[in-house]
Amino acid sequence: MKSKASAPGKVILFGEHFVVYGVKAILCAINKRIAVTAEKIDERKISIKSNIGHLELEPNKPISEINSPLKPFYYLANKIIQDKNFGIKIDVESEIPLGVGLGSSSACCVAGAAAISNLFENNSKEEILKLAIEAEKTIFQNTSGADCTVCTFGGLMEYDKENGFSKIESEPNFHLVIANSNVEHSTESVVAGVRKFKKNNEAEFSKLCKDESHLIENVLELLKENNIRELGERVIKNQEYLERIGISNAKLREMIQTGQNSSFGAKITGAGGGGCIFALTDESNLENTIKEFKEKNHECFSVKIDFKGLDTF
Ligand SMILES: Nc1ncnc2c1ncn2[C@@H]1O[C@H](COP(=O)(O)OP(=O)(O)OP(=O)(O)O)[C@@H](O)[C@H]1O
Ligand SMILES: C[C@@](O)(CCO)CC(=O)[O-]
Repeated sequence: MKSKASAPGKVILFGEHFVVYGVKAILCAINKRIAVTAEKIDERKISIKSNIGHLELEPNKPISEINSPLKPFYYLANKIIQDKNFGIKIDVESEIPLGVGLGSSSACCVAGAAAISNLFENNSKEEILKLAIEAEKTIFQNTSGADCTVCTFGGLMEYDKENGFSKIESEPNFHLVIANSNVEHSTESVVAGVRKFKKNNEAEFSKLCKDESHLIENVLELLKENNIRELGERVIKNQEYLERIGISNAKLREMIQTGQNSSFGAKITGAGGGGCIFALTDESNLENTIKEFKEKNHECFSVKIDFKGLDTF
């Protein structure tokens, strides 16, 4: 018996870093997916295969002893088959580059939680989300759950620390061209750098948080109106704030400049220091924006908002 599920990756559109200090952030799911197939097998083992490796282990091993990026899948399979007399084989197929801020880990956990648990009973999206967050905690103890939430429900979402998540019902019609710097970053150390900036520049940081909050309220209105041109101006403004707090570098600035030649605006998405930027476009400037990145030899691809979220087969 087999069960299959897929889940989208995500980008942070606005508000990264400031969200750590209570400002609202806006995220969206993207139409690049991870698909997971789970199958019951007679032998009592957990076998996981993906483009990043292979893991085969007996059930009931303590999760702390597993040193593999496939650990979240082992956690999920082990939880489901605990007292049962069979094993699980898992196959992962991914369209999402790993470790550059596009939510590959959450897409894995959401699709994995659905494919594995649906082998036995059909669970609600809320139940699958709970399981996915548990699995993601095997790699990031401190996850806010924002990424798994947007990967499960799709579309656009706002999040702030005090009020949690809420879906934004608009369906704006833009394309994002994502360019990958291929520079690895540690979210933890970039966030620590911002904390240091804040400590040394309290008044300026407080003003930037106020400006970012104001910008986000404005963005929420523009999303409702599908006003992509003006959204682009807010993208450029948000990037100026990110430059101020020191999470950019020469390579990212060069990519943003390239992205801005044809698009409505470009900015870092996620922690910065490396990872990805996006350029905001519509049908009129999509092809030219891609061409600009390619001419400068930057790896890039275009995405749209994914409104479906978790899909099961
Ligand atoms: N193709 C894949 N096969 C198996 N596991 C994967 C795959 N892609 C991602 N993962 C899981 O996700 C982890 C990468 O998560 P990481 O948070 O570093 O990157 P990300 O989720 O792409 O970025 P971010 O969390 O900043 O959006 C991997 O270590 C692995 O556990
Ligand atoms: C930089 C940050 O805002 C987003 C990282 O993708 C950190 C966080 O919110 O935990």
